[in-house]
Amino acid sequence: MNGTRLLKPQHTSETKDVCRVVVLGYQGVGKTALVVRFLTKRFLGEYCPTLESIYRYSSDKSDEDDVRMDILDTAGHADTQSCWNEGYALWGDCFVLVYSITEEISFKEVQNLRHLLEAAKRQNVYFCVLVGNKNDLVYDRQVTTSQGQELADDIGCKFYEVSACEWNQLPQVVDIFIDLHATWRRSKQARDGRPRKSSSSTKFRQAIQKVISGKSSNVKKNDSHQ
Ligand SMILES: Nc1nc2c(ncn2[C@@H]2O[C@H](COP(=O)(O)OP(=O)(O)OP(=O)(O)O)[C@@H](O)[C@H]2O)c(=O)[nH]1
Repeated sequence: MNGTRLLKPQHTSETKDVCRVVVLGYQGVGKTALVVRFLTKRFLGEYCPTLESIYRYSSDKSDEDDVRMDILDTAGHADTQSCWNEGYALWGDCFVLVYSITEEISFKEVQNLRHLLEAAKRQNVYFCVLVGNKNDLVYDRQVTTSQGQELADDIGCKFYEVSACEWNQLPQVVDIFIDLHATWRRSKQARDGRPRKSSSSTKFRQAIQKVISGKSSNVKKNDSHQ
């Protein structure tokens, strides 16, 4: 794998409550911008092309409904075969498939990635969301909202159209990751036979508000090139 060595493909007891999220998509669609927006609330404008980085996100320890995620920001390439690695499918519990609404080729790319992911996961449980980024650039739009929604319906996943660079869309960017985590946790609790806490959705909304107001995140980057 380019750059990052995913040392723990299987969850261990120490990582079993950490949701592993892989962010995939064509080069330059804004994968890093979305991850950085979620983690730091900021949009930096220019990012070095990603090799690969894993970020650890954990909500405030005082939250009973704590949210812990390892987010792998993958390197985008111009062709699917060179950006895909089966290690992603083995490592990840959840997948964020990102395209840019201004690049049709990036939309085709998520369709290829979706098939590679399905083939690699086979019968294993996983969760994904489809994200059309850069919706601030509507005048350069090449992929319609309904095309995005149709693909998401076909995959059977949630669809978001967002802009990583628009501050007022931060709640939607946060939702991408928090909703994915909530779905993963519900499924995990069902598989583990644990009953869901009755108040968890309320607490979840409160956690999101804290994330948005910047009071609860605790982010650690594990650089892939150490
Ligand atoms: N207008 C606009 N530009 C964006 C948005 N998101 C990212 N960009 C820009 O798009 C370029 C690529 O963003 P990145 O976040 O590096 O994209 P990436 O998918 O991580 O790129 P690779 O790591 O090379 O695969 C940068 O110049 C960003 O500033 C957005 O929502 N709107």
